[in-house]
Amino acid sequence: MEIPVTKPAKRVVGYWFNEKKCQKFRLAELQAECKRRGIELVKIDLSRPIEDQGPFDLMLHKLTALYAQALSNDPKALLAIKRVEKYISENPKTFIMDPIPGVCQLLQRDQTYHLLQQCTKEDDKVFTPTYAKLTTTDIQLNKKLLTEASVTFPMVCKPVTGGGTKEAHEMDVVFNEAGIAECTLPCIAQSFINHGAVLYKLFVLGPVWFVVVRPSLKNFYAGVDGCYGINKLAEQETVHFNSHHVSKENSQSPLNQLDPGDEKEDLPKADPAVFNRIVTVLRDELKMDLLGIDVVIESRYGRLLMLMLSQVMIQCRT
Ligand SMILES: Nc1ncnc2c1ncn2[C@@H]1O[C@H](COP(=O)(O)OP(=O)(O)OP(=O)(O)O)[C@@H](O)[C@H]1O
Ligand SMILES: O=P(O)(O)O[C@H]1[C@H](OP(=O)(O)O)[C@@H](OP(=O)(O)O)[C@@H](O)[C@@H](O)[C@@H]1OP(=O)(O)O
Repeated sequence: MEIPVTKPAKRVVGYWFNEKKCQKFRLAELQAECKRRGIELVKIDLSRPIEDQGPFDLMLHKLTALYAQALSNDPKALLAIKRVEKYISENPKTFIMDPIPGVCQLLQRDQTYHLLQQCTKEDDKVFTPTYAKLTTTDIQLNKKLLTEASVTFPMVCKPVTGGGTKEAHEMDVVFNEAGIAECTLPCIAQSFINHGAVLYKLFVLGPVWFVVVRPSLKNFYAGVDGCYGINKLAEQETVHFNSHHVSKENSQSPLNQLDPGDEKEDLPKADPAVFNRIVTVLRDELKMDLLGIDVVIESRYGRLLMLMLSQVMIQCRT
């Protein structure tokens, strides 16, 4: 008697990410590869009920932009998110990649930095820069908040919403309290850490992670105006930048070129064991599998500092 061969059940993955990502991932090819492996990839249409499009074994998403729009009460985004959350609550067997609470937590920089501080407080090698949330241009109040949080000049002022829009990546290096007036408020002011313009990006994909080295902001010194010599701290002008113009793979900007005096500096080496510790702790804390972690090594002291953490979707092809 012939024993029937039972084919593994087909798996259905519902996905949603923005058009830019769809193009970057070359979806037609990805779809064909998934099909070969018995996986059907279905793009979720957020303009109609999701239960009519499933059921899904796994829901893969990058909804950061929609959550960011929902924070500004965009009705379309609010409705789309309601549909996603309804589907998730009614389908507890669907594996959600990644869980929404972690994604929302990473959308708010103050929550992200709080988490990073908690996760690093027992570690003598890993830190996160001190930060404070600023909401007004009141110089005295800001002075107080910055002192209480031990934030030092120069500092980087970043929008509170940490992703999902172009504006989320518009930032300022600020050298004095008056400079805060030029920032979009509310913002998170974070002490600037000189790191020789080298950024380590840890990309996490479940249990696997890898690191890429990226350009980053040059060193800044409070009270020193680049290579033009010393001037008064109060006169130093705020530097505006978009993080995607300085820290992408091919970013070329005067802001990521070290000044002559900093070029010869020997940068401390990165320790993979410490990177591994960072990845393990953060994955465990956030219960997330798709993470991007921005790390720098402080020029003078060799301390490792985590600057940012976000949901990142990367493409790995074998
Ligand atoms: N505290 C800091 N000290 C020194 N440089 C910093 C600091 N914070 C940010 N930077 C510089 O600004 C860039 C952008 O910062 P950050 O990673 O917070 O931005 P982001 O836009 O949220 O990042 P992503 O592109 O990963 O979403 C960094 O790559 C680094 O060059
Ligand atoms: O621009 P890319 O496709 O590479 O991806 C970027 C991604 O944009 P996308 O999710 O809209 O695609 C960004 O998301 P938001 O924070 O704005 O939500 C952020 O995660 C960046 O760190 C990613 O850049 P990377 O660090 O990987 O270079």
